[in-house]
Amino acid sequence: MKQKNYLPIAINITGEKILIIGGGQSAWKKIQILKRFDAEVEVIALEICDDLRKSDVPYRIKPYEKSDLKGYLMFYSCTNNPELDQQIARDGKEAGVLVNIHDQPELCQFVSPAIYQKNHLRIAVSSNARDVYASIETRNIIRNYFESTANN
Ligand SMILES: C[C@@]1(CC(=O)O)C2=NC(=C\c3[nH]c(c(CCC(=O)O)c3CC(=O)O)Cc3[nH]c(c(CC(=O)O)c3CCC(=O)O)/C=C3\N/C(=C\2)[C@@H](CCC(=O)O)[C@]3(C)CC(=O)O)/[C@H]1CCC(=O)O
Ligand SMILES: NC(=O)c1ccc[n+]([C@@H]2O[C@H](COP(=O)([O-])OP(=O)(O)OC[C@H]3O[C@@H](n4cnc5c(N)ncnc54)[C@H](O)[C@@H]3O)[C@@H](O)[C@H]2O)c1
Repeated sequence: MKQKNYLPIAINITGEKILIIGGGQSAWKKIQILKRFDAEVEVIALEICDDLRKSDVPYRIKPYEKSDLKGYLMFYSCTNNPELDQQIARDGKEAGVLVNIHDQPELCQFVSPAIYQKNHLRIAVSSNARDVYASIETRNIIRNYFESTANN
């Protein structure tokens, strides 16, 4: 298959419904990032981690079904179950909902960059899903640059 090429774009998610499938630590980390951008995040999972239970994020305890995808702009699958993830990726494409499968770029329709945000400025670093550690390291260099006393 031809190598994937991800277009870096900025999507408004304020007030948009985003579904997270899975309620473990991977889901929790994604939710932290999405909440910074005012998305209406909802979760479905068989079990929920303590951080999520204590938060104000709405969740439903139930097994995933394809019909769960209806009405969402996009979703993140964080089930830690490769077979289920493959099914969910197929379902998402069929349903026309944008798919992100945790740590499995080969199944993703979109991937998330490492972000530095200062006021209206947003700097997003991506490696085309090839080297997430390089993205994080580059973002950290940028953050250090902006937040060093010399640049304030
Ligand atoms: C930037 C960030 C944004 C976000 O998640 O929103 C993000 N990953 C973050 C953190 C993180 N990811 C991983 C760890 C290690 C600990 C852990 O395993 O938990 C940590 C650190 C942590 O969790 O603290 C491991 C990892 N991640 C992926 C793979 C699979 C692979 O690379 O094949 C592996 C296993 C690699 C291996 O070791 O083999 C895949 C993806 N990760 C991406 C994004 C996309 C590519 C971005 C790009 O184009 O470069 C992509 C393709 C899919 C996606 O969009 O999710 C966020 C930083 C948040 C922040 O600091 O602000
Ligand atoms: N400490 C950290 O920052 C961190 C980050 C990521 C992962 N981890 C560790 O890595 C491991 C994996 O974490 P994880 O969050 O990726 O996975 P997890 O196994 O903890 O969570 C998977 C989630 O998917 C749900 N799920 C599974 N099948 C489902 C189905 N059919 N329908 C609906 N929901 C379903 C589960 O109920 C659960 O909520 C864990 O041990 C975790 O502690 C740690």
